Amino acid sequence: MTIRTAEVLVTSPGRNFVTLRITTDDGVVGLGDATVNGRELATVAYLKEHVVPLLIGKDEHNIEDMWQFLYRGAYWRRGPITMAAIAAVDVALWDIKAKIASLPLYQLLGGASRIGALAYGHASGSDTESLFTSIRNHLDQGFKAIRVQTGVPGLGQIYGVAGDQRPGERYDYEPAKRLPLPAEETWDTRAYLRHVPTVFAAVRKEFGPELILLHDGHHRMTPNQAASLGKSLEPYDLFWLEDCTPGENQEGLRRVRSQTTTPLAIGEVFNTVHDYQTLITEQLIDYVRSAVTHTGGISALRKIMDFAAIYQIKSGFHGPTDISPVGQAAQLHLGMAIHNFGIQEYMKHSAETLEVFQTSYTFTDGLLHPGNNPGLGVDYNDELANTFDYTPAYLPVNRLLDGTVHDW
Ligand SMILES: O=C(O)[C@@H](O)[C@H](O)[C@H](O)CO
Ligand SMILES: [Mg+2]
Repeated sequence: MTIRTAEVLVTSPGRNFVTLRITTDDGVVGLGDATVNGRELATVAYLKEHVVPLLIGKDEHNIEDMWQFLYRGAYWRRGPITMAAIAAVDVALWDIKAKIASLPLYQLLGGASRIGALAYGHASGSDTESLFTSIRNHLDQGFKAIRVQTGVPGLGQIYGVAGDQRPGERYDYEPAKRLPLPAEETWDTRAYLRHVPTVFAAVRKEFGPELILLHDGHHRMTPNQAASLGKSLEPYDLFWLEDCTPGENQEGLRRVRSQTTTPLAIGEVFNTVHDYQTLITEQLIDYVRSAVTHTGGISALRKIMDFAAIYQIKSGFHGPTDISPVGQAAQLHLGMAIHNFGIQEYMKHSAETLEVFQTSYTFTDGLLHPGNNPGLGVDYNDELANTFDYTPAYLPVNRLLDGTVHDW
C-alpha cells in the first residue's frame, strides 16, 4: 500500500523520452510520460530533485491527494515543466491502480463510450503532387481523417512538411533536430495565406467531400489574419483549423470566432485549465488540444474535458511522436471513456521506439483502441532503452524575411 521506488528513465530511440516508473512495495509497476520536447532534462531534474523524494512511502491509491500535494505544495504553480512532472506521477498512479484492479485503465474512468478513437494522421508534401502521394499513403493505411500541410512557394523548409515520399514509405517529419543549436526557418505569413486555400481547393477536387481534413497554423497568425484564413477555408469544410494564433491571448480568439465558422482547435502548449477559461466559457474554440503529458495528467485533463462538455467542446488531444507511447496510451484510455471525445492525433512512433515501449494499443479501420491489458498496457524494455543515449535536440526557430524572430 505504499510507493517503494520512483525512477526517472531517459532513453533516445531516435528521439528523447522521459519516463517516470513508480513501483509499490507489492511490486506493482506504473509508468508516466514527462517528455517536454527540446527541454527534456528540465523535467528530469524537476522529478529527480524535487518530486521523487516526496513520493517514497506514500499510499499509491490516493491519486487526487497526491496531485493536489504536488500542485499546491510547490507554491510555484503551473508551467510546462511542473505540469509534465505532475502528469507523470498522476499517470503512473492510474496505471498502478488499474493493474491492482486487473482492468484496462479506461474501465476505471467510466468504461468504453465508443468502439474506438477516430484518429488523424499527418500528410504533407513540398508541393501538391507529393502531398497527394502522402494523402494516398494515409488512405492506404486506413486513415479516415488527415491533417494537410504543404510547402509555401518562395519559402524553404517550414513547419509540418516532411521530405517527399513514395507510396508505402513512412512519414517521418520530426521537427526536433539533433543539432547543437536550433535550426532556423524563414516565414512569410502573407505568402502562406495566399497559398493554403489553393491547396485545400486542389485536395477537395482530387479526394472529394467525404474525407475529414485538418490543418495546423502553428501559432503564426494575428487574430485578424486567422479570421481571414478561416473565412477563405470555409468552402473546404475543415474538421478544424489548429493553433491559428499563439493562443495565450485568449481574448484574441473572439475576433477569429466572430468572423468565421471554420472550427477552431487550440491548446497543445497549454498546461492547466486556467489557460482555457475564457476560451471555454465564451465558446471560442471547438476542440481542446492538450496532451495528458503536458496538462498535469489524466486527473487534470479529465476535469478540463468535463468543463468543456458543458459548452459542447470536444477533445483533440495532442499526439505527435514527442508524446511517448506511455503518454499516448494514457490519452487513449481517457478518450475511450469521456463522452465528449472528438478526434485523436496519431503519428506512429518509430520501430525502435515501439521496441523500447511495448504497447497494447491498436489502429484498425481508422480507429485507435487502447487494448485490454490491465493498466495502461505499456511495458518498458530497460535493456534496450539503455542502449539509446540521450542526444540533445532543439525545435526550430522561425524568422521573418527581415530576420525578426517570429512564432514557430
Ligand atoms: O504542432 C504539432 O502538432 C506538433 O508537431 C508540435 O510542433 C510538436 O509536437 C512540438 O514538440
Ligand atoms: Mg499542432
